[in-house]
Amino acid sequence: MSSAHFDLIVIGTGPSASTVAKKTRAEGKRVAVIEEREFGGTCALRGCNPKKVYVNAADLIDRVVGGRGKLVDYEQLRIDWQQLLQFKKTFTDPVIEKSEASYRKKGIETFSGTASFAAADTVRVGSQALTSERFFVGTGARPRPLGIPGESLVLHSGDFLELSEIPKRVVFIGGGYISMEFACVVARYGAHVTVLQHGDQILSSFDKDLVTQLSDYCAEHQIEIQTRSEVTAVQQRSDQSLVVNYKKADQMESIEADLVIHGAGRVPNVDDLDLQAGEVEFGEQGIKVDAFLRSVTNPRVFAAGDCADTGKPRLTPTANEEARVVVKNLFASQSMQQPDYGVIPRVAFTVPSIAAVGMSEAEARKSHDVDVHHEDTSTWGSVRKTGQRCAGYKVLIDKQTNLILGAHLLGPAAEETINLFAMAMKFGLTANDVKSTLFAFPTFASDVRKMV
Ligand SMILES: Cc1cc2nc3c(=O)[nH]c(=O)nc-3n(C[C@H](O)[C@H](O)[C@H](O)COP(=O)(O)OP(=O)(O)OC[C@H]3O[C@@H](n4cnc5c(N)ncnc54)[C@H](O)[C@@H]3O)c2cc1C
Ligand SMILES: NC(=O)c1ccc[n+]([C@@H]2O[C@H](COP(=O)([O-])OP(=O)(O)OC[C@H]3O[C@@H](n4cnc5c(N)ncnc54)[C@H](O)[C@@H]3O)[C@@H](O)[C@H]2O)c1
Repeated sequence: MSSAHFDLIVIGTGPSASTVAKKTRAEGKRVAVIEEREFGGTCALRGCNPKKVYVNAADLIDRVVGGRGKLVDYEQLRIDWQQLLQFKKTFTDPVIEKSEASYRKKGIETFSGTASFAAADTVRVGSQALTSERFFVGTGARPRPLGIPGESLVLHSGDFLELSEIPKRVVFIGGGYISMEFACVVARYGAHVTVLQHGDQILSSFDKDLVTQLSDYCAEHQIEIQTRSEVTAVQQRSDQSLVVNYKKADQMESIEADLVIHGAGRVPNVDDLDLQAGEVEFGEQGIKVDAFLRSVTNPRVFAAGDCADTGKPRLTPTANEEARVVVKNLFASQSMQQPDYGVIPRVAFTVPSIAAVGMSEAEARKSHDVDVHHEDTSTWGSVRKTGQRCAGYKVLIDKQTNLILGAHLLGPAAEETINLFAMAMKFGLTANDVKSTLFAFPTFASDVRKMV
Protein backbone atom coordinates (compact mmCIF):
# COMPACT_ATOMS: atom_id res chain seq x y z
CA MET A 1 0.00 0.00 0.00
CA SER A 2 1.52 3.39 -1.02
CA SER A 3 1.24 6.48 1.20
CA ALA A 4 1.55 10.26 1.07
CA HIS A 5 1.15 13.16 3.49
CA PHE A 6 -0.80 16.40 2.94
CA ASP A 7 -1.79 19.56 4.79
CA LEU A 8 -5.39 19.04 3.72
CA ILE A 9 -7.33 16.14 2.24
CA VAL A 10 -10.72 17.06 0.78
CA ILE A 11 -13.35 14.37 0.22
CA GLY A 12 -15.86 15.22 -2.52
CA THR A 13 -15.86 17.79 -5.32
CA GLY A 14 -19.24 19.53 -4.90
CA PRO A 15 -19.68 23.25 -4.15
CA SER A 16 -18.37 23.01 -0.57
CA ALA A 17 -15.40 20.75 -1.31
CA SER A 18 -14.23 22.58 -4.43
CA THR A 19 -14.16 25.94 -2.60
CA VAL A 20 -12.29 24.51 0.37
CA ALA A 21 -9.74 22.68 -1.82
CA LYS A 22 -9.03 25.53 -4.23
CA LYS A 23 -8.92 28.38 -1.69
CA THR A 24 -6.72 26.40 0.71
CA ARG A 25 -4.36 25.54 -2.13
CA ALA A 26 -4.22 29.26 -3.04
CA GLU A 27 -2.83 29.83 0.45
CA GLY A 28 0.11 27.57 -0.43
CA LYS A 29 -0.96 24.40 1.37
CA ARG A 30 -0.40 20.90 0.04
CA VAL A 31 -3.90 19.70 -0.87
CA ALA A 32 -5.37 16.45 -2.19
CA VAL A 33 -8.92 15.86 -3.33
CA ILE A 34 -10.73 12.51 -3.55
CA GLU A 35 -13.86 11.91 -5.66
CA GLU A 36 -15.70 8.63 -6.18
CA ARG A 37 -17.78 9.66 -9.22
CA GLU A 38 -17.18 12.20 -11.98
CA PHE A 39 -15.49 15.33 -10.60
CA GLY A 40 -17.96 18.22 -10.21
CA GLY A 41 -20.47 17.25 -7.51
CA THR A 42 -24.25 17.13 -7.34
CA CYS A 43 -25.17 20.75 -8.01
CA ALA A 44 -23.27 21.02 -11.28
CA LEU A 45 -23.83 17.50 -12.61
CA ARG A 46 -27.04 16.05 -11.14
CA GLY A 47 -28.77 18.91 -9.32
CA CYS A 48 -29.36 22.67 -9.55
CA ASN A 49 -27.80 23.43 -12.93
CA PRO A 50 -29.01 20.58 -15.18
CA LYS A 51 -32.37 20.67 -13.39
CA LYS A 52 -32.78 24.37 -14.26
CA VAL A 53 -32.26 23.59 -17.97
CA TYR A 54 -35.23 21.19 -17.85
CA VAL A 55 -37.34 23.62 -15.85
CA ASN A 56 -36.58 26.39 -18.35
CA ALA A 57 -38.09 24.23 -21.11
CA ALA A 58 -41.28 23.66 -19.11
CA ASP A 59 -41.49 27.29 -18.09
CA LEU A 60 -41.11 28.41 -21.70
CA ILE A 61 -43.94 26.09 -22.76
CA ASP A 62 -46.12 27.47 -19.98
CA ARG A 63 -45.42 31.07 -20.92
CA VAL A 64 -46.07 30.51 -24.62
CA VAL A 65 -49.28 28.60 -23.92
CA GLY A 66 -50.36 31.36 -21.52
CA GLY A 67 -49.71 33.99 -24.16
CA ARG A 68 -51.49 32.13 -26.96
CA GLY A 69 -54.06 34.30 -28.69
CA LYS A 70 -52.85 37.31 -26.70
CA LEU A 71 -49.12 37.68 -27.25
CA VAL A 72 -48.29 34.94 -29.76
CA ASP A 73 -49.79 32.27 -31.94
CA TYR A 74 -48.29 28.97 -33.01
CA GLU A 75 -49.19 25.76 -34.78
CA GLN A 76 -47.27 23.25 -32.71
CA LEU A 77 -45.34 23.54 -29.50
CA ARG A 78 -43.57 20.69 -27.77
CA ILE A 79 -40.53 19.64 -25.81
CA ASP A 80 -38.19 17.42 -27.85
CA TRP A 81 -36.77 15.33 -25.01
CA GLN A 82 -33.69 14.16 -26.97
CA GLN A 83 -32.87 17.73 -27.89
CA LEU A 84 -33.35 18.84 -24.30
CA LEU A 85 -31.05 16.07 -23.04
CA GLN A 86 -28.37 17.10 -25.54
CA PHE A 87 -28.70 20.76 -24.52
CA LYS A 88 -28.40 19.80 -20.84
CA LYS A 89 -25.19 17.93 -21.67
CA THR A 90 -23.65 21.13 -23.04
CA PHE A 91 -23.65 22.26 -19.40
CA THR A 92 -22.64 19.04 -17.67
CA ASP A 93 -20.17 17.45 -20.13
CA PRO A 94 -17.63 20.30 -19.92
CA VAL A 95 -17.69 20.00 -16.12
CA ILE A 96 -16.98 16.27 -16.35
CA GLU A 97 -14.21 16.88 -18.88
CA LYS A 98 -12.50 19.83 -17.22
CA SER A 99 -13.14 19.61 -13.49
CA GLU A 100 -10.38 17.18 -12.50
CA ALA A 101 -7.85 19.01 -14.66
CA SER A 102 -8.82 22.31 -13.01
CA TYR A 103 -7.67 20.92 -9.64
CA ARG A 104 -4.43 19.57 -11.08
CA LYS A 105 -3.68 22.89 -12.79
CA LYS A 106 -3.79 24.51 -9.38
CA GLY A 107 -1.35 21.97 -7.97
CA ILE A 108 -3.96 19.91 -6.13
CA GLU A 109 -3.39 16.14 -6.22
CA THR A 110 -6.47 14.24 -7.36
CA PHE A 111 -7.55 10.71 -6.47
CA SER A 112 -10.45 8.74 -7.94
CA GLY A 113 -12.23 6.31 -5.66
CA THR A 114 -14.26 6.06 -2.48
CA ALA A 115 -12.50 7.62 0.49
CA SER A 116 -12.83 6.06 3.92
CA PHE A 117 -11.09 6.78 7.21
CA ALA A 118 -8.54 4.26 8.45
CA ALA A 119 -7.55 6.29 11.54
CA ALA A 120 -8.03 9.78 12.99
CA ASP A 121 -5.28 11.09 10.66
CA THR A 122 -5.51 8.63 7.77
CA VAL A 123 -7.82 8.17 4.82
CA ARG A 124 -7.79 5.25 2.46
CA VAL A 125 -8.56 5.39 -1.25
CA GLY A 126 -8.09 2.22 -3.26
CA SER A 127 -4.75 0.76 -2.24
CA GLN A 128 -3.37 4.05 -0.90
CA ALA A 129 -3.27 5.33 2.66
CA LEU A 130 -3.06 9.13 2.83
CA THR A 131 -2.30 11.04 6.01
CA SER A 132 -3.03 14.71 6.58
CA GLU A 133 -2.99 17.55 9.12
CA ARG A 134 -6.61 18.39 8.27
CA PHE A 135 -9.52 16.76 6.47
CA PHE A 136 -12.58 18.31 4.90
CA VAL A 137 -15.62 16.11 4.33
CA GLY A 138 -18.02 17.44 1.68
CA THR A 139 -19.65 14.21 0.54
CA GLY A 140 -23.15 15.65 0.09
CA ALA A 141 -26.39 13.68 0.31
CA ARG A 142 -27.94 10.66 -1.39
CA PRO A 143 -31.55 9.53 -1.88
CA ARG A 144 -33.07 8.28 1.37
CA PRO A 145 -33.38 4.46 1.29
CA LEU A 146 -37.09 3.72 0.93
CA GLY A 147 -36.94 0.29 2.53
CA ILE A 148 -39.84 -1.00 0.45
CA PRO A 149 -40.17 -4.07 -1.78
CA GLY A 150 -39.30 -3.17 -5.38
CA GLU A 151 -37.04 -0.25 -4.39
CA SER A 152 -34.59 -1.14 -7.17
CA LEU A 153 -37.31 -0.37 -9.75
CA VAL A 154 -37.38 3.29 -8.61
CA LEU A 155 -35.17 5.78 -10.45
CA HIS A 156 -33.26 8.53 -8.60
CA SER A 157 -33.08 12.19 -9.61
CA GLY A 158 -29.66 11.69 -11.21
CA ASP A 159 -31.04 8.83 -13.37
CA PHE A 160 -33.99 10.99 -14.37
CA LEU A 161 -31.64 13.65 -15.75
CA GLU A 162 -30.06 11.03 -18.05
CA LEU A 163 -33.29 9.61 -19.51
CA SER A 164 -33.48 9.75 -23.28
CA GLU A 165 -37.26 9.31 -23.36
CA ILE A 166 -40.21 9.79 -21.06
CA PRO A 167 -43.05 7.26 -21.08
CA LYS A 168 -46.75 8.10 -20.77
CA ARG A 169 -47.37 7.47 -17.05
CA VAL A 170 -44.93 8.75 -14.45
CA VAL A 171 -45.30 8.40 -10.67
CA PHE A 172 -43.24 10.42 -8.20
CA ILE A 173 -42.72 9.17 -4.65
CA GLY A 174 -42.83 12.17 -2.31
CA GLY A 175 -44.07 15.68 -2.97
CA GLY A 176 -41.03 17.80 -2.11
CA TYR A 177 -38.63 19.84 -4.22
CA ILE A 178 -37.40 17.10 -6.54
CA SER A 179 -40.78 15.57 -7.34
CA MET A 180 -42.62 18.82 -7.88
CA GLU A 181 -39.90 20.39 -10.05
CA PHE A 182 -39.59 17.30 -12.25
CA ALA A 183 -43.37 16.74 -12.27
CA CYS A 184 -43.88 20.18 -13.82
CA VAL A 185 -41.37 19.35 -16.56
CA VAL A 186 -42.73 15.89 -17.35
CA ALA A 187 -46.30 17.20 -17.44
CA ARG A 188 -45.34 19.97 -19.94
CA TYR A 189 -43.75 17.22 -22.04
CA GLY A 190 -47.17 15.57 -22.16
CA ALA A 191 -46.96 12.64 -19.75
CA HIS A 192 -49.56 11.95 -17.09
CA VAL A 193 -48.04 12.55 -13.69
CA THR A 194 -49.05 11.32 -10.24
CA VAL A 195 -47.35 12.59 -7.10
CA LEU A 196 -47.78 10.44 -4.00
CA GLN A 197 -47.04 12.51 -0.93
CA HIS A 198 -47.30 10.98 2.52
CA GLY A 199 -47.86 14.23 4.43
CA ASP A 200 -50.95 16.40 3.99
CA GLN A 201 -49.17 19.11 1.98
CA ILE A 202 -46.73 18.98 -0.91
CA LEU A 203 -43.75 21.36 -0.65
CA SER A 204 -44.15 21.46 3.12
CA SER A 205 -41.57 24.21 3.68
CA PHE A 206 -43.62 26.68 1.60
CA ASP A 207 -46.73 28.74 2.42
CA LYS A 208 -49.85 26.57 2.62
CA ASP A 209 -52.13 29.03 0.79
CA LEU A 210 -49.70 29.56 -2.08
CA VAL A 211 -49.06 25.81 -2.30
CA THR A 212 -52.82 25.26 -2.65
CA GLN A 213 -52.90 27.79 -5.48
CA LEU A 214 -49.95 26.02 -7.15
CA SER A 215 -51.53 22.57 -6.64
CA ASP A 216 -54.74 23.73 -8.35
CA TYR A 217 -52.71 25.01 -11.30
CA CYS A 218 -50.76 21.71 -11.42
CA ALA A 219 -54.06 19.80 -11.47
CA GLU A 220 -55.00 21.66 -14.66
CA HIS A 221 -51.75 20.38 -16.22
CA GLN A 222 -52.13 16.61 -15.83
CA ILE A 223 -50.41 16.51 -12.44
CA GLU A 224 -52.47 14.47 -10.02
CA ILE A 225 -51.42 15.08 -6.44
CA GLN A 226 -52.39 12.46 -3.87
CA THR A 227 -51.65 13.57 -0.32
CA ARG A 228 -51.64 11.35 2.80
CA SER A 229 -50.39 8.61 0.50
CA GLU A 230 -47.45 6.53 1.63
CA VAL A 231 -45.80 4.31 -0.94
CA THR A 232 -45.39 0.76 0.36
CA ALA A 233 -44.18 -1.27 -2.64
CA VAL A 234 -43.38 -1.17 -6.34
CA GLN A 235 -43.90 -4.24 -8.53
CA GLN A 236 -43.05 -5.04 -12.12
CA ARG A 237 -45.43 -6.92 -14.40
CA SER A 238 -44.37 -9.31 -17.13
CA ASP A 239 -45.01 -6.57 -19.75
CA GLN A 240 -42.44 -4.37 -17.86
CA SER A 241 -45.11 -1.94 -16.62
CA LEU A 242 -45.01 -1.03 -12.94
CA VAL A 243 -47.58 -1.01 -10.16
CA VAL A 244 -47.11 1.32 -7.22
CA ASN A 245 -48.88 0.29 -4.01
CA TYR A 246 -49.63 2.96 -1.43
CA LYS A 247 -51.54 3.43 1.77
CA LYS A 248 -54.06 6.26 1.78
CA ALA A 249 -56.06 6.87 4.94
CA ASP A 250 -55.61 3.23 6.05
CA GLN A 251 -56.78 1.93 2.66
CA MET A 252 -54.43 0.10 0.31
CA GLU A 253 -54.49 1.61 -3.18
CA SER A 254 -52.45 1.03 -6.31
CA ILE A 255 -51.60 2.88 -9.49
CA GLU A 256 -50.04 1.77 -12.78
CA ALA A 257 -46.93 3.47 -14.09
CA ASP A 258 -44.24 3.20 -16.73
CA LEU A 259 -41.69 5.09 -14.65
CA VAL A 260 -41.37 5.69 -10.90
CA ILE A 261 -39.08 8.42 -9.57
CA HIS A 262 -37.72 8.86 -6.03
CA GLY A 263 -38.41 12.29 -4.56
CA ALA A 264 -38.78 11.13 -0.97
CA GLY A 265 -35.93 13.03 0.61
CA ARG A 266 -32.15 12.82 0.79
CA VAL A 267 -29.87 11.80 3.66
CA PRO A 268 -26.23 12.66 4.45
CA ASN A 269 -23.86 10.61 2.32
CA VAL A 270 -21.59 9.26 5.04
CA ASP A 271 -22.10 5.49 5.09
CA ASP A 272 -18.96 4.60 3.12
CA LEU A 273 -16.63 6.91 5.06
CA ASP A 274 -15.99 4.61 8.05
CA LEU A 275 -16.32 7.65 10.29
CA GLN A 276 -15.90 5.50 13.39
CA ALA A 277 -12.36 4.61 12.34
CA GLY A 278 -11.72 8.35 11.89
CA GLU A 279 -13.11 9.09 15.38
CA VAL A 280 -15.72 11.35 13.75
CA GLU A 281 -19.11 11.37 15.49
CA PHE A 282 -22.19 11.33 13.26
CA GLY A 283 -25.93 10.77 13.45
CA GLU A 284 -28.93 10.62 11.14
CA GLN A 285 -28.51 14.28 10.23
CA GLY A 286 -24.85 13.84 9.32
CA ILE A 287 -21.45 14.64 10.79
CA LYS A 288 -21.71 16.35 14.17
CA VAL A 289 -19.92 19.69 13.92
CA ASP A 290 -19.50 22.63 16.27
CA ALA A 291 -20.35 26.25 15.39
CA PHE A 292 -17.04 26.44 13.44
CA LEU A 293 -17.89 23.37 11.36
CA ARG A 294 -15.25 21.25 13.07
CA SER A 295 -16.01 17.67 14.04
CA VAL A 296 -17.00 17.58 17.72
CA THR A 297 -14.78 14.54 18.25
CA ASN A 298 -11.82 14.82 15.84
CA PRO A 299 -10.32 18.34 15.65
CA ARG A 300 -8.48 17.51 12.41
CA VAL A 301 -11.79 17.06 10.58
CA PHE A 302 -14.17 19.74 9.25
CA ALA A 303 -17.42 19.10 7.39
CA ALA A 304 -19.95 21.27 5.52
CA GLY A 305 -22.76 21.14 3.01
CA ASP A 306 -25.33 18.35 2.81
CA CYS A 307 -23.29 15.83 4.86
CA ALA A 308 -22.90 18.05 7.94
CA ASP A 309 -25.38 18.30 10.80
CA THR A 310 -25.80 22.09 10.85
CA GLY A 311 -29.59 22.24 11.10
CA LYS A 312 -29.65 24.45 7.99
CA PRO A 313 -31.42 23.77 4.68
CA ARG A 314 -29.37 21.54 2.41
CA LEU A 315 -28.84 23.95 -0.46
CA THR A 316 -25.92 25.19 -2.54
CA PRO A 317 -25.83 28.72 -1.02
CA THR A 318 -25.59 27.27 2.51
CA ALA A 319 -22.84 24.86 1.38
CA ASN A 320 -20.95 27.79 -0.17
CA GLU A 321 -21.20 29.95 2.96
CA GLU A 322 -20.04 27.08 5.15
CA ALA A 323 -17.10 26.40 2.83
CA ARG A 324 -16.05 30.07 3.02
CA VAL A 325 -15.87 29.75 6.80
CA VAL A 326 -14.07 26.39 6.77
CA VAL A 327 -11.30 27.91 4.66
CA LYS A 328 -10.79 30.54 7.39
CA ASN A 329 -10.95 28.00 10.23
CA LEU A 330 -8.92 25.03 8.96
CA PHE A 331 -5.55 26.35 10.07
CA ALA A 332 -6.66 29.26 12.29
CA SER A 333 -4.31 29.59 15.23
CA GLN A 334 -6.71 31.66 17.34
CA SER A 335 -10.29 32.78 16.81
CA MET A 336 -12.38 30.86 14.34
CA GLN A 337 -15.35 32.14 12.32
CA GLN A 338 -18.98 31.05 12.25
CA PRO A 339 -21.12 31.05 9.11
CA ASP A 340 -23.22 34.15 8.51
CA TYR A 341 -26.32 32.59 6.96
CA GLY A 342 -28.45 35.72 7.31
CA VAL A 343 -31.87 34.77 6.06
CA ILE A 344 -31.83 31.89 3.58
CA PRO A 345 -34.19 32.22 0.60
CA ARG A 346 -35.54 28.98 -0.80
CA VAL A 347 -37.11 28.37 -4.20
CA ALA A 348 -38.84 25.36 -5.67
CA PHE A 349 -38.39 25.72 -9.43
CA THR A 350 -41.88 24.51 -10.22
CA VAL A 351 -43.95 26.06 -13.03
CA PRO A 352 -44.48 28.76 -11.92
CA SER A 353 -41.88 28.90 -9.15
CA ILE A 354 -42.69 29.22 -5.47
CA ALA A 355 -40.32 30.97 -3.10
CA ALA A 356 -39.95 31.86 0.56
CA VAL A 357 -37.66 33.60 2.99
CA GLY A 358 -37.95 34.00 6.76
CA MET A 359 -40.86 32.92 8.92
CA SER A 360 -44.00 31.07 7.94
CA GLU A 361 -47.33 32.65 8.87
CA ALA A 362 -47.75 30.22 11.79
CA GLU A 363 -44.26 30.97 13.16
CA ALA A 364 -44.77 34.73 12.86
CA ARG A 365 -48.18 34.63 14.56
CA LYS A 366 -46.73 32.59 17.44
CA SER A 367 -43.92 35.03 18.19
CA HIS A 368 -45.06 38.47 16.95
CA ASP A 369 -47.99 40.83 16.58
CA VAL A 370 -48.12 40.45 12.83
CA ASP A 371 -49.75 42.10 9.83
CA VAL A 372 -50.42 39.50 7.13
CA HIS A 373 -50.54 40.88 3.58
CA HIS A 374 -51.88 38.14 1.32
CA GLU A 375 -53.31 38.32 -2.17
CA ASP A 376 -53.87 36.29 -5.30
CA THR A 377 -52.05 38.48 -7.84
CA SER A 378 -53.18 36.74 -11.01
CA THR A 379 -55.22 39.84 -11.91
CA TRP A 380 -52.34 42.28 -11.37
CA GLY A 381 -51.17 44.05 -14.53
CA SER A 382 -47.63 42.68 -14.33
CA VAL A 383 -48.90 39.10 -14.35
CA ARG A 384 -51.70 39.61 -16.90
CA LYS A 385 -49.26 41.21 -19.33
CA THR A 386 -47.42 37.87 -19.51
CA GLY A 387 -50.61 35.92 -20.18
CA GLN A 388 -49.99 33.87 -17.03
CA ARG A 389 -52.56 33.30 -14.33
CA CYS A 390 -51.03 31.59 -11.32
CA ALA A 391 -49.52 34.11 -8.91
CA GLY A 392 -49.78 35.26 -5.34
CA TYR A 393 -47.86 36.52 -2.34
CA LYS A 394 -47.91 36.60 1.43
CA VAL A 395 -45.76 39.06 3.36
CA LEU A 396 -45.57 39.08 7.16
CA ILE A 397 -44.77 42.39 8.83
CA ASP A 398 -44.16 43.01 12.53
CA LYS A 399 -46.72 45.63 13.62
CA GLN A 400 -44.39 47.09 16.24
CA THR A 401 -41.10 47.39 14.37
CA ASN A 402 -42.40 47.45 10.79
CA LEU A 403 -39.73 44.81 10.00
CA ILE A 404 -40.44 42.10 7.42
CA LEU A 405 -40.61 38.73 9.18
CA GLY A 406 -41.28 36.55 6.17
CA ALA A 407 -42.07 36.74 2.47
CA HIS A 408 -43.72 34.11 0.28
CA LEU A 409 -44.10 34.42 -3.47
CA LEU A 410 -45.70 32.40 -6.26
CA GLY A 411 -45.70 33.21 -9.94
CA PRO A 412 -43.60 34.72 -12.70
CA ALA A 413 -40.12 35.74 -11.50
CA ALA A 414 -40.81 34.66 -7.90
CA GLU A 415 -37.37 33.01 -7.94
CA GLU A 416 -35.74 36.38 -8.64
CA THR A 417 -37.99 38.71 -6.64
CA ILE A 418 -37.52 36.70 -3.42
CA ASN A 419 -33.89 37.86 -3.35
CA LEU A 420 -35.04 41.47 -2.86
CA PHE A 421 -36.84 40.39 0.30
CA ALA A 422 -33.79 38.41 1.45
CA MET A 423 -31.60 41.48 1.09
CA ALA A 424 -34.11 43.77 2.81
CA MET A 425 -34.47 41.32 5.71
CA LYS A 426 -30.75 40.65 6.11
CA PHE A 427 -29.98 44.34 6.36
CA GLY A 428 -32.97 45.18 8.58
CA LEU A 429 -34.90 47.35 6.13
CA THR A 430 -38.44 48.09 7.29
CA ALA A 431 -41.51 47.65 5.12
CA ASN A 432 -41.60 51.46 4.83
CA ASP A 433 -37.97 51.52 3.62
CA VAL A 434 -38.90 49.08 0.87
CA LYS A 435 -42.06 51.01 0.00
CA SER A 436 -40.08 54.23 -0.38
CA THR A 437 -37.55 52.69 -2.81
CA LEU A 438 -38.00 53.48 -6.50
CA PHE A 439 -37.84 50.28 -8.55
CA ALA A 440 -37.67 50.30 -12.34
CA PHE A 441 -41.13 49.95 -13.90
CA PRO A 442 -42.72 47.83 -15.30
CA THR A 443 -40.94 44.99 -13.50
CA PHE A 444 -41.98 42.31 -11.05
CA ALA A 445 -39.64 43.95 -8.54
CA SER A 446 -41.78 47.08 -8.62
CA ASP A 447 -44.73 44.97 -7.36
CA VAL A 448 -42.84 44.49 -4.10
CA ARG A 449 -43.83 48.03 -3.04
CA LYS A 450 -47.48 46.97 -3.17
CA MET A 451 -46.82 43.84 -1.11
CA VAL A 452 -45.37 45.49 1.99
C1 LIG B 1 -32.07 17.07 -8.25
C2 LIG B 1 -31.52 18.12 -7.32
C3 LIG B 1 -31.77 19.44 -7.55
C4 LIG B 1 -31.26 20.42 -6.70
N1 LIG B 1 -31.54 21.73 -6.95
C5 LIG B 1 -31.06 22.69 -6.14
C6 LIG B 1 -31.32 24.06 -6.41
O1 LIG B 1 -32.01 24.40 -7.37
N2 LIG B 1 -30.79 24.99 -5.57
C7 LIG B 1 -30.03 24.63 -4.49
O2 LIG B 1 -29.57 25.53 -3.76
N3 LIG B 1 -29.78 23.33 -4.20
C8 LIG B 1 -30.27 22.37 -5.00
N4 LIG B 1 -29.99 21.04 -4.73
C9 LIG B 1 -29.16 20.72 -3.56
C10 LIG B 1 -27.66 20.95 -3.89
O3 LIG B 1 -27.31 20.21 -5.03
C11 LIG B 1 -26.83 20.51 -2.70
O4 LIG B 1 -27.25 21.22 -1.55
C12 LIG B 1 -25.34 20.79 -2.94
O5 LIG B 1 -24.87 20.14 -4.07
C13 LIG B 1 -24.54 20.32 -1.71
O6 LIG B 1 -23.20 20.44 -1.97
P1 LIG B 1 -22.11 19.61 -1.17
O7 LIG B 1 -20.86 20.38 -1.32
O8 LIG B 1 -22.59 19.30 0.19
O9 LIG B 1 -21.97 18.21 -1.91
P2 LIG B 1 -22.39 17.54 -3.35
O10 LIG B 1 -22.58 18.61 -4.36
O11 LIG B 1 -23.48 16.64 -3.04
O12 LIG B 1 -21.07 16.76 -3.69
C14 LIG B 1 -20.62 15.68 -2.94
C15 LIG B 1 -19.57 14.92 -3.73
O13 LIG B 1 -18.91 13.99 -2.88
C16 LIG B 1 -18.69 12.79 -3.57
N5 LIG B 1 -18.53 11.71 -2.56
C17 LIG B 1 -19.46 11.24 -1.71
N6 LIG B 1 -18.94 10.30 -0.89
C18 LIG B 1 -17.65 10.17 -1.23
C19 LIG B 1 -16.57 9.36 -0.75
N7 LIG B 1 -16.72 8.52 0.29
N8 LIG B 1 -15.36 9.47 -1.34
C20 LIG B 1 -15.17 10.34 -2.38
N9 LIG B 1 -16.15 11.13 -2.86
C21 LIG B 1 -17.37 11.05 -2.30
C22 LIG B 1 -19.91 12.66 -4.45
O14 LIG B 1 -19.67 11.78 -5.55
C23 LIG B 1 -20.13 14.11 -4.89
O15 LIG B 1 -19.42 14.40 -6.07
C24 LIG B 1 -30.47 20.04 -5.58
C25 LIG B 1 -30.19 18.68 -5.33
C26 LIG B 1 -30.70 17.73 -6.20
C27 LIG B 1 -30.40 16.27 -5.94
N1 LIG C 1 -34.84 24.01 -5.61
C1 LIG C 1 -34.07 23.51 -4.65
O1 LIG C 1 -33.48 24.24 -3.87
C2 LIG C 1 -33.93 22.02 -4.52
C3 LIG C 1 -34.36 21.19 -5.52
C4 LIG C 1 -34.21 19.81 -5.36
C5 LIG C 1 -33.63 19.30 -4.22
N2 LIG C 1 -33.21 20.16 -3.25
C6 LIG C 1 -32.58 19.61 -2.01
O2 LIG C 1 -32.65 18.20 -2.04
C7 LIG C 1 -33.39 17.73 -0.91
C8 LIG C 1 -34.13 16.47 -1.27
O3 LIG C 1 -35.22 16.76 -2.14
P1 LIG C 1 -36.51 15.84 -2.08
O4 LIG C 1 -37.53 16.44 -2.96
O5 LIG C 1 -36.10 14.42 -2.30
O6 LIG C 1 -36.91 15.90 -0.55
P2 LIG C 1 -37.92 16.83 0.29
O7 LIG C 1 -37.49 16.65 1.69
O8 LIG C 1 -38.06 18.18 -0.29
O9 LIG C 1 -39.34 16.11 0.08
C9 LIG C 1 -39.54 14.75 0.32
C10 LIG C 1 -41.02 14.50 0.46
O10 LIG C 1 -41.28 13.10 0.34
C11 LIG C 1 -42.26 12.71 1.27
N3 LIG C 1 -42.08 11.26 1.49
C12 LIG C 1 -41.06 10.64 2.13
N4 LIG C 1 -41.23 9.28 2.09
C13 LIG C 1 -42.37 9.05 1.40
C14 LIG C 1 -43.07 7.85 1.02
N5 LIG C 1 -42.63 6.62 1.34
N6 LIG C 1 -44.22 7.97 0.32
C15 LIG C 1 -44.69 9.20 -0.01
N7 LIG C 1 -44.06 10.36 0.34
C16 LIG C 1 -42.92 10.29 1.01
C17 LIG C 1 -41.98 13.61 2.46
O11 LIG C 1 -43.14 13.78 3.22
C18 LIG C 1 -41.56 14.93 1.81
O12 LIG C 1 -42.65 15.79 1.59
C19 LIG C 1 -34.25 18.92 -0.52
O13 LIG C 1 -34.66 18.85 0.82
C20 LIG C 1 -33.32 20.06 -0.78
O14 LIG C 1 -32.40 20.17 0.30
C21 LIG C 1 -33.36 21.49 -3.38
